[in-house]
Amino acid sequence: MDRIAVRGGRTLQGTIHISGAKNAALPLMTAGLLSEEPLTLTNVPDLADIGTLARVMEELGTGIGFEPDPAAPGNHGRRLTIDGGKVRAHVAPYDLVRKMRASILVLGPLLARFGQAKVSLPGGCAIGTRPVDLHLKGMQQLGAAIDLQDGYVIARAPKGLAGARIRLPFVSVGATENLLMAATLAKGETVIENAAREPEIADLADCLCAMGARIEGAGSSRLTIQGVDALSGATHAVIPDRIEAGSYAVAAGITGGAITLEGARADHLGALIEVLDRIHIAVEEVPGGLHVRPKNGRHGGIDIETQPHPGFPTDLQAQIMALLTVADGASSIHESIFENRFMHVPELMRMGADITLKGAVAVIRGVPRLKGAPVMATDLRASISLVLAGLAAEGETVVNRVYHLDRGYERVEEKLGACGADIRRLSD
Ligand SMILES: CC(=O)N[C@H]1[C@@H](OP(=O)(O)OP(=O)(O)OC[C@H]2O[C@@H](n3ccc(=O)[nH]c3=O)[C@H](O)[C@@H]2O)O[C@H](CO)[C@@H](O)[C@@H]1O
Ligand SMILES: C=C(OP(=O)(O)O)C(=O)O
Repeated sequence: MDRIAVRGGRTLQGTIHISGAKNAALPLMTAGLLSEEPLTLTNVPDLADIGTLARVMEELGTGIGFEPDPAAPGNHGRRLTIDGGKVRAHVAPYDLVRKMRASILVLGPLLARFGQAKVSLPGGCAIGTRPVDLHLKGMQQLGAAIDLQDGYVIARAPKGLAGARIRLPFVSVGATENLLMAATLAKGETVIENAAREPEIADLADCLCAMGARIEGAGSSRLTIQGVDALSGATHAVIPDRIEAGSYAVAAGITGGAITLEGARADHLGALIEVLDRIHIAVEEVPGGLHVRPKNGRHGGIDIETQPHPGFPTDLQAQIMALLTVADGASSIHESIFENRFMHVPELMRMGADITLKGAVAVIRGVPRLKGAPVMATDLRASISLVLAGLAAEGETVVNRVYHLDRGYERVEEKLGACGADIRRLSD
């Protein structure tokens, strides 16, 4: 099992190219199931999760072709062609789905195009139980019959789906994506109220519209979809990964360095930029990206609550916590999206952080310096937070179980190393 060793204390300087967004690319891949014509995605990141979903799609009979992206700068980004014309099977098996919850996103497209799907229930993970009840209830509202059998969702709509008015009881990114995709081929009009507003949803809607879908309100909390008979092929570029960009903004902040994030978009990172500004880290728009640099003054304590977009993203909670462990004063973080997303707390405390956890709230009292230690990655964002803490710590930090990190960060040691970090991968 690979580990990452970081020796802290260096001030990072340089440029990091931001990859395509994992959380945009995954639903976009499943959108390829909606059409019998090929969908080509560009700026696809090279990540373990993309490979896992590609295997799920291949299991369904989808043609999957990766190639280098000629339009991408440097050695970044890949082109992925998804040929949904060959899809014959409708079963997403447990062995693959359990590796990645986003596999549930094949449900809507399969059901909408073929009238049937059998998808393993994804189960919980380290950050929470993560049920998919909203996805299933929404599919039922679109006319599907849903049965749960032996850990599988068995969904049927032999006469096709029918448009409906669906009000999500609370915001869910995945349920919005699954229902949006299903509604594109449902008969008549579907309205999704209280829809998630994450940039990845607008990206999915853009791609679906390029495939011939009729969607209004993308990016707002009310999506209106007029069903069409069939979708065509298209070519679509995946948006930059705002969570990767945010993670490297924290890398600059925690080391007192200055990093240009090539390709990053300020309009996707408003809540983080505001928080960084309040702790005296400037994020400025520059041609082609963002520049992060320290401002005069000292970091101060701050209170953060994770919220659906445009609020502060839960996927940046662990990273900002790492930064706050070495800020002046006391800060608090309320994790309101996932019930158990504090697995990084005991590991940060092993590095000398002063954190008190009470239910969904962590109180972080800044310490002058963290100390390197062997630590355990428990989920994707916890992993990067430990790498970030390691960049600021005295001595060496070894992050174990890096396979979590490889789900969502492309060539992390190369990107940080190019900015002067002392970081290396240890392969046993
Ligand atoms: C691949 C992907 O894009 N993953 C992101 C997506 O996950 P994902 O789409 O799984 O997250 P959701 O927005 O659906 O989850 C939000 C909350 O709703 C709950 N819930 C969700 C669906 C449901 O049917 N029932 C239910 O109770 C979840 O357990 C969680 O507590 O959005 C999360 C919230 O921004 C991010 O952290 C993940 O990185
Ligand atoms: C939680 C995440 O991903 P997933 O929903 O795929 O587990 C994440 O990207 O931080």
